[in-house]
Parts: sequence; C-alpha cells; structure tokens
Amino acid sequence: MPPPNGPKGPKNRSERPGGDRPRSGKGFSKGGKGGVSGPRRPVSSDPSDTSKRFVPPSARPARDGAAGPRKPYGAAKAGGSDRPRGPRAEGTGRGGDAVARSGKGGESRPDRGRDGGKRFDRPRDGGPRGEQRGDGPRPGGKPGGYVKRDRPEGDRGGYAKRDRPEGGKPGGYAKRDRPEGGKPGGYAKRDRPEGGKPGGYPKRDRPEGGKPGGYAKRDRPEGGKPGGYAKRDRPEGGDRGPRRDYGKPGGPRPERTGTGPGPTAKDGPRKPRLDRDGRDRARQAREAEPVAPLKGSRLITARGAAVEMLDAVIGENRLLAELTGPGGPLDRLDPADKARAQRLASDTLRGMERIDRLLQQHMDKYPPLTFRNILRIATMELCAGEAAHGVVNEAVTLAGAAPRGTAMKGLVNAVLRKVAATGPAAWDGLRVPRMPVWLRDPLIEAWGDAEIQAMEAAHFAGAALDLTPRDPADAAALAADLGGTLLPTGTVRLTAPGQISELPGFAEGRWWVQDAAAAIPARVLNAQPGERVLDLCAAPGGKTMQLAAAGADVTALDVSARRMELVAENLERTGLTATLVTGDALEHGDGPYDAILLDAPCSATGTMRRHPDLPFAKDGSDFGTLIELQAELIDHALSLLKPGGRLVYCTCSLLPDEGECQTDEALVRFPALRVDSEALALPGIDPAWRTEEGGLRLRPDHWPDLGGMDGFYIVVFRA
Ligand SMILES: C[S@@+](CC[C@H](N)C(=O)[O-])C[C@H]1O[C@@H](n2cnc3c(N)ncnc32)[C@H](O)[C@@H]1O
Repeated sequence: MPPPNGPKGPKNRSERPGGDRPRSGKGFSKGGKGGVSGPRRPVSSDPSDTSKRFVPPSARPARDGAAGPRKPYGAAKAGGSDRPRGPRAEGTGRGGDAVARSGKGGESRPDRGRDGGKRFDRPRDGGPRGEQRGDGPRPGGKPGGYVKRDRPEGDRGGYAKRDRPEGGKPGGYAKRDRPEGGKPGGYAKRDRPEGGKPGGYPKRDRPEGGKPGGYAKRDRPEGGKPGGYAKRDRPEGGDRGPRRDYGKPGGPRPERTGTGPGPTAKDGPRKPRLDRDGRDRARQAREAEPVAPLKGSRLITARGAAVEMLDAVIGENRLLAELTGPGGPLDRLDPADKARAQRLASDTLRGMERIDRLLQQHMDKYPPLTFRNILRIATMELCAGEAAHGVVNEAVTLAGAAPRGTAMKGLVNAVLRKVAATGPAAWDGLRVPRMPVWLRDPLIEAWGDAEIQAMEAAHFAGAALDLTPRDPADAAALAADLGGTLLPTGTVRLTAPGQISELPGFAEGRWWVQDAAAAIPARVLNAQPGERVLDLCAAPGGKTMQLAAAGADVTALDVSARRMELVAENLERTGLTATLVTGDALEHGDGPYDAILLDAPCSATGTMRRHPDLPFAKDGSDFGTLIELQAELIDHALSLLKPGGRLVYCTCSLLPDEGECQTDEALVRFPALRVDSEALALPGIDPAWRTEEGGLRLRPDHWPDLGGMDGFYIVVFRA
C-alpha cells in the first residue's frame, strides 16, 4: 500500500514515512526523546483484511531507535525535568474523576513516605528569599514591613540589615534575590502579586519558539479570526505545521499562580527559580513523601487542611486530587469537614487573582506561603459574605499555631480587618480571573478572545453536580426526586447537592456522578445489548457504567491498579458488570471488538471548572507526551476493531491538539478510516457544536444559562 500523505512542512519536522503525524523538533516533541520517530504502521484500508491490523507493540519500530520497553509515562523529559511521575498517565485526564470524588476518589501517592510537617518548618538556609519560600518570619524579627500603614516613615519595608541577602541594598531584596518582577522595597502597591502583570509573561519569556498561541496565523483563512479548526484552514494532508510547545520541558517552569505577575522584561534572562521558590526541595520531597502529615492541632480543621492543600498545590505543584488520600491534609477530618476543606481550597484557587489583588492593596510584600494562604482563604471567605469576626479570628489562630507564627498574628489580623472593610464591596468590580498565559495564549489563538473570556467566566462560576442515571429512562423522575434540573442530554444537574453519598439513590446505585459533557461519549457510542465493547482507559468507570447499563459485554481496562479499584467499587454499587483488566492499553490484544471507547489521558484542560488547581499545578510541559500517547492509543484501538466497528475517541481537553488535530491526523494515517458524524445526532446535542472534520467540540461556555459543561472533544470513527 502506498504510504498516505506524509507531513509537509518546515524542516524541523520529523520526516517520517507512512503518513506519520507531523511534529515539530521543538513544538510538542519531547526534546531529547524526539517524539515518536519511527514510522507508524498504517491499518489496512481493506476492511476484510483483519490480519494486517494488529501490530503488537513488540513488533513496532523502536522509538528514537531505542529498543526495549516503553518508558513510564512522562518519566523521561528532555532537559532534565525532574518532575517525578507515578505510573504512566495515572491521574492524567480527568473525564471521569467526578465519580472518584464522590467519596471514592482521590489518588494518593503510595510511594511517598510521611514527613513531619516540613512545609511549615523549612530550614532557613540563608539563601535568597522568595515568595514561595514559606519560611516563616525572619528570626528574631517582627514582621515589620508587611502591612502598608504599619511602616515607619521612610522605612521601605525591607528586611533588616542582618537579614539581607549578601550584596542586598537596604530596603528590600537584592536584585538577584527579588521575587520575579519585584522592586526593591518589597511588594509596593504598584507591584503585582505573584505572576506579574495581568496578562502574564512578556514575549521573550514564552516557551522557546512559542509564539502566543503557536497556531500560526498562516493556518487561518485570510483575514479570518481565530476560532475553530476549519479544514479549509489546513494545508493538504492535515498538516497543521509545527505544534506548539505548551511548556518548556525540563526548563524552569513559569510562575503560574494564575494570578499574576510573572517575570518582567527588566528581569533579564530567566534563571532557574528552584531555590527561590522551594520547588527543588518540594520535588525531592515528592519522590519519597506524601503530603506532609498534619502538624499539631491547628490543621485538624477544615481551614487548616485547606491551607495545607493550597501550600501543596502552589508550592509543590500538586493536584488537589493527589491530596485526598491517607496521610494527606484531609486524613483526620470528618466527611463534612473534608468537603468543606476541599471547597475552601477550590474556591480560593478559583478566585486567586481577585484575592491577591485585594491583599496586595494592604501589604508591601507577601509573607511566606503558608501565611499568604491563610490570608487568601480568609479573604475569599470574607468576600463570600462570611462573618468577619469569625473569619479573622480563625485566621489569626491558624497563623499563631504555625511554626514561628506568633509574629505573624498581628499581620494577619491587620490585613484581614482592612480586607473585611473594603474587600467584599470591591470583589464584584474586579475582573474575572484569567487562565495562566501559557495556556490562555494558545487557547485564544484556537477559539478567539471573546470565547476564552466566556470560558473563564464559566471556570470562575464553578460547576454544579451532574448525575448520570443508571437507566436513562429514569432521568426525569430522578431530577424530580432530587430537586435537580434535567439537562437536554439526559443528565440531572443539582446546584446545592450537599454530601454526595447521603443523596437518595446513591447507595442503591441509581446514579453516579459524571459531568454532562463526560456522559456524551458513551451516548454517541450507542452500545447495543450483547455487543463486545472495550472501554480502553476506563477508570474510575463513569463511561464503563454507561456501557454496561446499555447491556453491552464490556471489558474495562486501565493502567492504574488503584483507579481500577474505583471501577470495581462503582460497578458493585450500581449492580453492573464488566470484565476488568489492569494493564497498558497499548498491550491489550483481545480483539476484535464491535466498538471501543477511548477516553484518552489528556491535559484535562476542559475540567478547570471543577479543577481550579490545574493551572497552578501544571505548566503544559507534559502535554506533548500526552499528545503522542493519544495518537498511539488511537492507532492501537483501531487495530482492535472489527471491520465496520466504531471507535469513539474523546478527551476532556480544550486543546485542538488533543482533539480536532488527532482526528485530522488519524484520517491521514488511515485513509480508509471514516468519521461518522451522524452518530452525533442525539437529543440535546447542538449541531453548532460539530466541527468541520466531523467531531464534537464541547466547551465550558456552552449552555451558559444552564451552568456550562466541561470541555470535551468527541469523534466517532468507523473502521
Ligand atoms: C480521562 S481518564 C478516563 C476516565 C474514564 N474513562 C471515566 O469516564 O471514568 C484517563 C485514564 O487513562 C488511564 N491511562 C493512561 N494511560 C493509559 C494506558 N497506557 N493504558 C491504559 N490506561 C491508561 C489513566 O489511568 C486514566 O484513568
């Protein structure tokens, strides 16, 4: 068979035969790994020729010429990224995480030991001070210089002489030691909080080679505005040109608190910031330790646990879902307080940009991370209408209970009283918090400015609780019984649900938690009773349950043993059955199947309404690896299909690279493959959501009057 259209493009693209995916030498390739370099063996275009379809991984060409087993997912980043990862792709992609969160969920990292509260008691090393050090107040010193009005005349709020970094001038941080973008004298009003100027990083700080967006203008129609990946915009053969690098694998990670100030042009070349923000220590710690255990009584409260969660997300780039397991901040809380702590942490992350803007009005510089997070949570609560007296008292108590926190109590008290006086009234006038620039720029290029603002509004609004009824015919009755809303696609939405496991019908398995968008892939797959269906990346099992409830003979596979336990628990609760397989999808060979659902691991950027921690914990540097894996999974899934069988590919991502582009490129690799767009004609699915290549693009700003939905891409292939 002649090779399908190969990539045509700039020189730095991998030259790969067989219609392999066009890739950039920078772009999404994995630096030293060089991306998938071998030719991809195409699926036979002859539907009856099943013998040529399955190419076992062992028979595949070596990646980068390197023989041997595939490396664990994300483990081998180019440029020495030291971000430790668990087993391949565990926890990536969160299309079904809602199920896990209903009391079954979060992944803990069993490979980490316990540690005695290090985060609150870091050794002072005399090194540069930074925003994320979390070191506690300086020795022997009052926290002078934090609160604006507390400054003595002429005092610029800096550290006392003995505390200055070597070479430091009075009045603040020596240039090299200043927080990114910081000026001498601390965080004066004009200096923005974490992350820099609104809008983010100056051009030169963008990932190498990365233009904002990375989807070059030339790909758009003449004069066309961004938004949509219309076929007409693409060069022949589905070649979109080099892909964007969403992060800088192995390089220093950009500031991404989501709120603010990043490096500014005057800071000069970027330098590693690990010492400055404590991330080197954090990373080392992550290899061996779970969340630092709770220290003392102060953290056995919802607010204390929320502080610890924020410390881990912002200071250590951990996801909230990683923090819910044994040994984590929630460990010793009762279920109601667990829920409250998670809500406090999520709401604070969601509103972080506004919160920091309010706080910065009253501080010349930020205190260490833990105290900053105490202030942030309290500010969020004050602006949400909580009684000032209780919020301030609790925050002061929390601060005082932290190591070396006695000296911080005054600061916390003074700042929060000011916030209480003016913050709630100012809150609504502040702009809707934005996504971090590394993500915002490419999304604007993809969907347009107004659309991104609408998505940000949806993210800020958060998400209701969505339920999928086991029996789709029960949806209206379920909505009535639970006081919910029946959405056009058959999901039941609850706006004030309370504790999930206490809701009627939970124990009996009448429903499960699943975002409205996440429920659509299994619906378009339309499994029939008795059909042999494979759910290829199944955990925690939301889509498996839909397929099993339809009466199909379901095999559910996932690489994560821990997450497969959730599938088993969910099936047991709902009284549904499936064959469970724990293993790598790329090594599964038990075909052929009538239909396959591939809910591939992805950036999870479509789930930010529910996971506001994502922009803080991620920087996009692993997206390239995920995109490569998605293509491999598509190829392998196709090899397991019966002739004429259907493959539903989906990701909970907003990035076209994980959706529309994957479809384009699969169609180039496999010319006989067809997209079945008719399968998308289901009740509640707006035809306007269809994409030119025949898929379905769901976005958080869809259904604005109903409360939005997660971002998803869905396509139905026919072999
Ligand atoms: C988006 S989640 C799946 C959600 C699930 N379909 C649901 O609806 O509940 C992606 C899953 O892919 C799994 N995964 C990642 N790489 C895999 C691989 N190579 N083989 C099998 N599963 C994999 C992850 O463990 C994760 O559970």
